[in-house]
Amino acid sequence: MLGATEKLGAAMRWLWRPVGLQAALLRAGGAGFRTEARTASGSPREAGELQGELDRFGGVSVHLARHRALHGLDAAAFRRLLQAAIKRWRSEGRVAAWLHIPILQSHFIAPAASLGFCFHHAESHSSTLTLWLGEGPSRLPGYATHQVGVAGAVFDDSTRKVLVVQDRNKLKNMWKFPGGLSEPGEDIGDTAVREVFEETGVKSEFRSLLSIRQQHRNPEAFGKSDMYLICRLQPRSFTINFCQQECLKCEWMDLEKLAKTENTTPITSRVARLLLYGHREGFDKIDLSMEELPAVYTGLFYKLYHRGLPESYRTTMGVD
Ligand SMILES: NC(=O)C1=CN([C@@H]2O[C@H](COP(=O)(O)OP(=O)(O)OC[C@H]3O[C@@H](n4cnc5c(N)ncnc54)[C@H](O)[C@@H]3O)[C@@H](O)[C@H]2O)C=CC1
Ligand SMILES: [Mg+2]
Repeated sequence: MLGATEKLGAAMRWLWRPVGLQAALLRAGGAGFRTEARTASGSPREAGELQGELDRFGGVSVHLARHRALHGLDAAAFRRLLQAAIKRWRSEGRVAAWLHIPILQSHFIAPAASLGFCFHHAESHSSTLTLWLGEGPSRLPGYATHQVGVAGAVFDDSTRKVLVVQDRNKLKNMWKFPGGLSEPGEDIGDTAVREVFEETGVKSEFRSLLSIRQQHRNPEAFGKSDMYLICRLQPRSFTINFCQQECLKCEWMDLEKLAKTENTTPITSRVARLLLYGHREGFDKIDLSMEELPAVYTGLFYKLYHRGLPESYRTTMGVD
C-alpha cells in the first residue's frame, strides 16, 4: 500500500525543479550536488534534482524529454545529477529506476551505464534504461521476446485449390503460404489478409487459426524467438497479381498435390494435410475460431482463439 505522500507523488508528473543549493543539500540529505546547467542564453545556472514518476511497483521513471533544463547539460553534469538521484531513491526505498532517453540525448546513456543502468529496450526515437535498486536479483520484466509472423492458407472449397508462393529471397525455393510479419497492434487475421493481398493480389477473409509454431534463437528474428501462425482464409477474389520483389512464383495449387509434394516446408505440408482433413470431415475439426471479449482494462478488448464449444457448454456455467 502506498502512503498518502507516495500517492500524491504517484499522481503528480515529476518535474525538473530548479532549486537553490541549500534546498538541494537538504533534499539530498546532506550529500548535495550542484549542476552547471546552461540556460537557453548559454549562461550557467544552478539546477535542481532529477525527479521522476512513481509506478505501482515502487519504481521511479524519468522521462528526460520532459526535463527541458537537461537540454544544455553535459554528460559529466548529468552523471552527478543521476548519482545523487540514485542515492535519494535508494534511501526512499525505490525498487527500480527507469530512464527514458530521447535519441538526441543519447550522450546521457554512457554516464547512466557507468552508474549501473542497462538497456531495457529501444524504439525508433528513444531508449529505455533500467537500474534495479531493490533487494536480491532484478524482478523487472524483460521487453518483447518474440517476433510474430502470420501466413494465410487461402483455400477454395469449391475447387479444392490453395494459394501458394515461392519466396524470392530464400536459399531453397519451396512452396509455402503467403505471409509475413505482424505490425504493432495488428490482429493475427488482419496480418494474414494484408500479407496475402500484398504478396499475391488475392483478397480474402479470416476464418480461423490453424497452427502455431514457436522457434527460439531464430536468425531472422535477430536471434529472438519467432512465433509463426497459419490462418485459414476464405478467398474473395482469384486473380493472381503477385509481388515481384518478394515472390518468385505464385499459383492456386490442388490441395492434395501440396499435401504430397516434397518441395515444401514441413509446416506447410502438415497444414495442407490439416486442411484436407477439415475439408473432408468439417472445418470444426481443425479450426481455432476467434471471439472478441472485453478485457479487465476498461474499454479494451482482446481476441480469444480456441476450438469451438458445443452450444450447451457456451451457455452453461460451472460445468463439471
Ligand atoms: N513456411 C515456413 O515454414 C516459413 C515461415 N516463415 C515465417 O514467416 C515469418 C516472416 O515472413 P516473411 O515472408 O519472411 O516476412 P515479410 O513478408 O514480412 O517480409 C519479408 C521481406 O522483408 C524484406 N527484408 C527482410 N529482411 C531484410 C533485410 N535484412 N534487409 C532488407 N530487406 C529485408 C525483404 O523484402 C523480404 O522479402 C516469420 O515468422 C518466419 O518464421 C518464413 C519462411 C518460411
Ligand atoms: Mg512474406
